[in-house]
Amino acid sequence: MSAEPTEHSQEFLALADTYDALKFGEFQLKSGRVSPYFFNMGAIASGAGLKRLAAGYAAALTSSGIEYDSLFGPAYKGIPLVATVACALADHGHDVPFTYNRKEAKDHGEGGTLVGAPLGQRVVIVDDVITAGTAVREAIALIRNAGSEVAGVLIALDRQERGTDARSPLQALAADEGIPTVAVSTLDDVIGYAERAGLDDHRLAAIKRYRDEYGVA
Ligand SMILES: O=P(O)(O)OC[C@H]1O[C@H](OP(=O)(O)OP(=O)(O)O)[C@H](O)[C@@H]1O
Ligand SMILES: O=C(O)c1cc(=O)[nH]c(=O)[nH]1
Repeated sequence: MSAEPTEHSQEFLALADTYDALKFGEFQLKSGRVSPYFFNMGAIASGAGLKRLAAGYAAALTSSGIEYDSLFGPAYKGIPLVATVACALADHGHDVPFTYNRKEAKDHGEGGTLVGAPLGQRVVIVDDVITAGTAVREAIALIRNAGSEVAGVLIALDRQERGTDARSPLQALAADEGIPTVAVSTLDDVIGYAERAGLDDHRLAAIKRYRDEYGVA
């Protein structure tokens, strides 16, 4: 049995359950890995659901103590996320500017790839899930190319998988670059939750095999 998840993690997993956002089966990931489980943030698609999700992010970010000036949400799922996390922070009296990007540059109107407020000096990246770290590395490059610094990375689900070496992308960012990272929930929490919820043994075994193959120690 895995350790009991934190309160934020339990709330996140209960929310994912309510919206059927955590799926078990066979899923091709951005990294090319084929995973026996998948978190689809896009399924949390009602005002009340997103509000609960964003409140969890905002609470986790606030309790982390990270100092920052603005938020950045990578396209696509980071877009509604960063907007609603900014709303949740405003509910607590903290009015934070936010920016997001287009995956393809717009060549008319205001043009470009960045939308929203100008990036602040210290930017927190807000995304749904991290696997091999490609999306977060791209966001870091974008922020640095614009002359800003990355103050932190805030993720709902850390899948605790290897990135470019034996460490997870979040472990590598913290160790190599001193970038603080916050994950509301982790694969360990998902496994504990699935065990408590009575997920089929063969599905649980598939997740554990996947963790043995791609997970960090
Ligand atoms: O850590 P990684 O290996 O990069 O994988 C995680 C990323 O993959 C997904 O983005 P994707 O661009 O596939 O989807 P989206 O356009 O739906 O946000 C997800 O939203 C993360 O951003
Ligand atoms: O690695 C990915 O592409 C990925 C994993 C996951 O659980 N959810 C998601 O949206 N993307």
